[in-house]
Amino acid sequence: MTVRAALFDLDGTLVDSLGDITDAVNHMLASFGRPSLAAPSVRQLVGKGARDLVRRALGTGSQDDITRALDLFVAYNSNHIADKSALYPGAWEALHQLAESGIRMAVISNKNEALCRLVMEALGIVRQFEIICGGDTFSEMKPSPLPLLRVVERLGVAPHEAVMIGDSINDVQAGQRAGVTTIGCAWGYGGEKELTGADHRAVSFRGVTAILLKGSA
Ligand SMILES: O=C(O)COP(=O)(O)O
Repeated sequence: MTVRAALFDLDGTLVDSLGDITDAVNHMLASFGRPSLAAPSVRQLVGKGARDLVRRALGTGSQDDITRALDLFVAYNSNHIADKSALYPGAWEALHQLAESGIRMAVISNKNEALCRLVMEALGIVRQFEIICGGDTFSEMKPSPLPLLRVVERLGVAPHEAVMIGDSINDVQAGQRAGVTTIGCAWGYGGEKELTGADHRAVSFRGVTAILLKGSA
């Protein structure tokens, strides 16, 4: 089939944001008098949006605590959105190559939409995407298929003409449920086990473009 749209996950796929996310989590934990977490531990908590992240980082806490933790996390992360974050190697080139090939592009993240836009602006990739949506853009987030279905509808593309590129089980499951082909990215936060259900597996952005441009995804 011909690929008409590439739907990209953000954290762990296009952007290595773990350093800044870890700092924001530790700022929040310090405000609660809790010990800080190392990046590999925070990495396990990333995937289902900021509220889930701070709830799991706190471990215990009331709904009010979680709301306060979320506010602290988002405020800190907004002010330090790309102190340490960077595009993964080859991402920039791949986005340009895909745009030149006429493939429509969207970001579908579980990160807050405002934070997505901030980090993408800081890293100079906002303009590459027709649609940018986050975990709070629609009523449901990945692994629900809803964000993917809404995005392909807005792009005027059928689900089977789109490919979801992501590093976690949330991306793979959302793609499967939406009838969208999936590419699992081995360099991200999800780990091999989360990607076993993906239709394709890529170890670099070169691999991603090869699959997309071959037209046989
Ligand atoms: O921030 C998160 O929880 C996950 O974000 P992602 O969907 O871009 O990987």
